[in-house]
Amino acid sequence: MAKTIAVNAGSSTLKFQLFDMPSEEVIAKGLVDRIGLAEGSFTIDYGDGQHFKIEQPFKDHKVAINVLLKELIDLKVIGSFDEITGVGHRVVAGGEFFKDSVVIDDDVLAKIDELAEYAPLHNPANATGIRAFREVLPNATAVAVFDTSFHSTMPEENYLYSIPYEYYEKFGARRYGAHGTSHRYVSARAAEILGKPLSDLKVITLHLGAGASIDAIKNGESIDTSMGFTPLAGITMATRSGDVDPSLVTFLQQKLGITNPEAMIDILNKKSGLLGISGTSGDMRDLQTSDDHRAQLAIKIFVNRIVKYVGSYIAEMGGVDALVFTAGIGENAKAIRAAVVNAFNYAGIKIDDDRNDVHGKEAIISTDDSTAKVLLIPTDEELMIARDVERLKK
Ligand SMILES: Nc1ncnc2c1ncn2[C@@H]1O[C@H](COP(=O)(O)OP(=O)(O)O)[C@@H](O)[C@H]1O
Ligand SMILES: CC(=O)OP(=O)(O)O
Ligand SMILES: [Mg+2]
Repeated sequence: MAKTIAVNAGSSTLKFQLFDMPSEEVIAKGLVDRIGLAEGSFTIDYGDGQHFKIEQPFKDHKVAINVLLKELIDLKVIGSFDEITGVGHRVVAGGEFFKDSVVIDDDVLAKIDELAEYAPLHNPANATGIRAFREVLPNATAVAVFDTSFHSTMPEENYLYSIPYEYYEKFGARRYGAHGTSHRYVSARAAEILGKPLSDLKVITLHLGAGASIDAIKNGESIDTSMGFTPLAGITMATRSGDVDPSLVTFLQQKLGITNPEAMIDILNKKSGLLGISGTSGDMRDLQTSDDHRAQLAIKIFVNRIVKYVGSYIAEMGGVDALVFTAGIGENAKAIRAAVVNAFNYAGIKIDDDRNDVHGKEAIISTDDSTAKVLLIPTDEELMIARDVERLKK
């Protein structure tokens, strides 16, 4: 049996799925959660409904990967590492170099390291994963699947910033977006569910996780997206600020006596967003169950930023046929979905409260007379990654 493992290193998580390919049967799937925090956990589902969980801190992605590799053998999910012939890695930033997935060699890995400035929370973790798997699976085909690839279709008027043009030419200073593998998967599934070719639809996909982004997809192509040069831009996220006036950054640096610009970016990446506003948590579950004013304010700001992006994409595409919610918040927080959709009641887009009472499974949640369909589609970045490994394997 040829097995392929898809590894998805997020900013604070490591998700993986082990597939039998090409049947796409899931042999095992799991998650290392809260990497870098005081309390972490590792869960894996495998075999005939077997479930394993340990709770311990995971200092970094390297520790997480070592535990994952050890448990695959200890739990007898696999007999030996030789059974795994393909490894697919999510890599967030591919810059202008990688417009498609690619088999990883030393040059590719060096480029992924070099692109760390384009995704400081992610590319280093992605490279750690690649190196750790290379050690134990030296003969497997390793493939990098880039978050940015799907957005390489954006027209230049959307990916360029209004700054001196030569900064784009010299330094690659432009919008790249992220979460492309997720936007690609859920938009394709939406078209299948609606029984129409994606090329005939105007779709807005809302990937609302700890990292969150919104994508406008027209004629089957990503034409605009909320993340920017790095995944710091766009809407409010768990700990990321999303869009701010760049002058505020230098102003605050002076006020706070910060001389190292990276320390300021760190505040915008790790201490801002829902966490920064609420002062208590970046996790939507904590905010929803709190009656503290600032927790509720954080939710209002989150919804407000989403509505602004969705509205601008409707205008940009000249309408919308489908809104698709996905990722941790999009799949599980019905009140957030309702608040976003209700902002578009004026345009005849309407949510059905009974249909919206659903968690983590595919559903059409709009009313029959809604002018656009609203869907919940759980994302499956790992499946897309495994498919790309299969496509690129010799
Ligand atoms: N039942 C739930 N209700 C509201 N929010 C949830 C729920 N479950 C998960 N979330 C949110 O989803 C986030 C994680 O989303 P996920 O897509 O897994 O994140 P990542 O960006 O790390 O890949 C958590 O930070 C939490 O805010
Ligand atoms: C790009 C990004 O923000 O990824 P994640 O949501 O996995 O942190
Ligand atoms: Mg994610």
